[in-house]
Amino acid sequence: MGTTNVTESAVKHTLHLFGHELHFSGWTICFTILAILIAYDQISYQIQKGTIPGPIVKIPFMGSFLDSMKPTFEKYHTKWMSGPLSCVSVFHKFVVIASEREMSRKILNSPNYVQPCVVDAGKKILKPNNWVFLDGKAHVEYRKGLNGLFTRRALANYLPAQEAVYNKYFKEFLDYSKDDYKQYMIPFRDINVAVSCRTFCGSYISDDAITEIADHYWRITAAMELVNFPIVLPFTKIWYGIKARDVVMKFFMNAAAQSRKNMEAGKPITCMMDEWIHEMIEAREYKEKGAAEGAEKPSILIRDFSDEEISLTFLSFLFASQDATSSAMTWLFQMLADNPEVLRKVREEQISIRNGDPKAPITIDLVDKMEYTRWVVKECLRLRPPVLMVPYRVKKGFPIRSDYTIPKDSMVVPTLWCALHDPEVFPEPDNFIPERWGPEGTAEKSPKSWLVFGTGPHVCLGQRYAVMHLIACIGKASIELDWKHKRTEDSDTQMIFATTFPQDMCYLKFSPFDSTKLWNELRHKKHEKPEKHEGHDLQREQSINTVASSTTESLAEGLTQTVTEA
Ligand code: HEM
Repeated sequence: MGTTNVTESAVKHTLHLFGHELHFSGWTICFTILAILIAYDQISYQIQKGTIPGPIVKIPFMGSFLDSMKPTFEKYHTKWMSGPLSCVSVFHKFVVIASEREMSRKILNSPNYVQPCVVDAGKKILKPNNWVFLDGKAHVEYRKGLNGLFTRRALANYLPAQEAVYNKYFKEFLDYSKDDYKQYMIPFRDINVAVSCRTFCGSYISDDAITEIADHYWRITAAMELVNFPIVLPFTKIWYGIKARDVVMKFFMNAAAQSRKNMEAGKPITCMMDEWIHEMIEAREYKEKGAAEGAEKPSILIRDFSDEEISLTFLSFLFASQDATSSAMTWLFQMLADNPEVLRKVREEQISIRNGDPKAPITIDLVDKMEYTRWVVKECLRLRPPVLMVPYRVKKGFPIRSDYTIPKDSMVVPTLWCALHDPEVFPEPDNFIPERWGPEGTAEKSPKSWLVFGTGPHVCLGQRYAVMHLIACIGKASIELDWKHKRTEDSDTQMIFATTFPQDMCYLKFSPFDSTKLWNELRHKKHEKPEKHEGHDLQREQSINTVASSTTESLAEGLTQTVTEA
């Protein structure tokens, strides 16, 4: 039906159609194909978009790619406020963003329709056989085997190693800013690498190895971009990320081998690796000896895991914890410096539960007593949730609302921030009010809004440990260190770097703190107070907006006992 004529100047194509001869140049054909592709791209976007808010038209092919290159909190916020469900399209990827609490919860609790979406670089760096990429039953089964690492008994075993890290890094904090204010975002990242490595590997890893991991780790975060070049070329971000992974894996494999030896020899449990390998040995012995010989049934009958599997799992833990915990710690130190009356209350609690001894070792029972400090940590996580959104992939058409089905293969992104700033649950949601977590507050009455760690089958595995670590660390810091914050116009701007950090990277200046004076003041205050008014006046004064002395009251009661005993 078509013929091609070669002329001196251009290639001409002739189409015979219903007796007519139509002539086209190569350009006309190219433009027509392009126009068809643009129309297809646009129409498919409009069909996927349906009735939900999003750009009225898609920029041909690349969509909102440029916006996604430089994400800012303000841009995200505008998007969330545009509706409970909204959308964008980046290249061929259609993305639905859920902002409302119930929408987010529905997505996170619908494993039949969605699975966590890992950026391309994630699989390359964490390795495709990492457990975090398992889905459905296989994921649930594997995860069950890991639960034992985060029980109260297990967490108690990790505290001494954690405290040793706090001691070392607090000294470094003092030294680092002895002359002037310094940005502490990076030192906070370093202390968290060290705490993770010591918690995971105990003394099976050297200080030098930890420094090497900390030096390399940021390359892993930097490589986790939404879009990367598909082939791993030397000196690209993914290439560096993979190199960093190899460094971490080398140390973890070595630690797993040492831990296995110690546990086989019946030595005490000192870290997560020990805990896991000990459980495996117990399970194996139970299987071999059987219940017949009266062997004690292990809590979980898990299979044997190789040193590589164990190391890959800890790599996934390091990956999941590093940015989120560092973000939380940075905001926590900043917020306490900005709210000295809250810091004072934390100090009062900390010195009182230690009976005036700032060097009393941190135990799990002591952490349980840190009630006010727990409120502070929870409030900080609520106000500045490290993870704003969690991307998921839609496995099949997902009828999320009666009037809208998210198309298969789209990305759906439940937002955690909005639920945590719901004014009905958290009055004055943009203010830092630790008391809202206490008996007088409303926060604990709505557990469904607590989405800091997600929900559903992929809810954060390390949440108990993360909260315990933050409480223990800030509690200890409060009675050993004093710190001031230099506020800049960027201090409250949330910079997006995997999680969020203050845009100015948090200028602090540390100095030693002597808790003796505070302890004496508390004792003195207690003696001065007439017994019969105890509690009532303070309770009356207490309001949700003021960080008044509710804790001082209960602490003072604790003190009565101590003083009487003395
Ligand atoms: C403040 C610190 C942390 C925050 C805010 C945080 C937050 C989160 C969130 C939002 C998720 C996704 C949940 C979902 O999809 O519903 C997650 C998953 C996960 N987190 Fe955390 N996390 C923190 C610390 C940690 C730590 C310290 C560890 C380990 C030691 C850890 C291990 C994990 C793992 C393994 C997953 C994936 C679980 C799965 O897919 O089954 N996280 N975390």
